Amino acid sequence: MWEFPGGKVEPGETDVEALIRECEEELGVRVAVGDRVGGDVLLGHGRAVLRVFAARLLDGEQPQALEHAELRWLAADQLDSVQWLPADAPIVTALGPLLLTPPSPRTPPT
Ligand SMILES: Nc1nc2c([nH]c(=O)n2[C@H]2C[C@H](O)[C@@H](COP(=O)(O)OP(=O)(O)OP(=O)(O)O)O2)c(=O)[nH]1
Repeated sequence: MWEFPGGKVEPGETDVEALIRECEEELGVRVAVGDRVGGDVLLGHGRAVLRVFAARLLDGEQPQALEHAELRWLAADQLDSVQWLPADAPIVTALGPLLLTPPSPRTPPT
């Protein structure tokens, strides 16, 4: 089964801080976190919530499968080529159109 990189938010962490930490631990990369992808997905009979965010690799970073058996990049037309964890289905649906949309220019800080 396939899943998005990530993991559980630890006490005192925000969602975004947890995602940055998990990307370092699992993939050995630093990321800038962007917008949410899809909505909240209830997991495990409502005891947890899955939240997915878009993220951008910081310059020159290359993901490595440090904690997983395999790592794969998927283009929009390849999203159905792997078997996702069941909870990921609505996220995968929301991700397809996003991957086909060119990234908007980054707004410089004011
Ligand atoms: N990371 C991730 N977890 C997912 C996805 N879909 C899904 O149902 N899950 C579930 C599986 C797990 O029950 C839970 C996340 O657990 P995890 O094992 O990734 O978290 P973690 O790294 O903090 O692990 P641990 O310290 O508890 O071992 O969410 C997904 O796309 N990515």
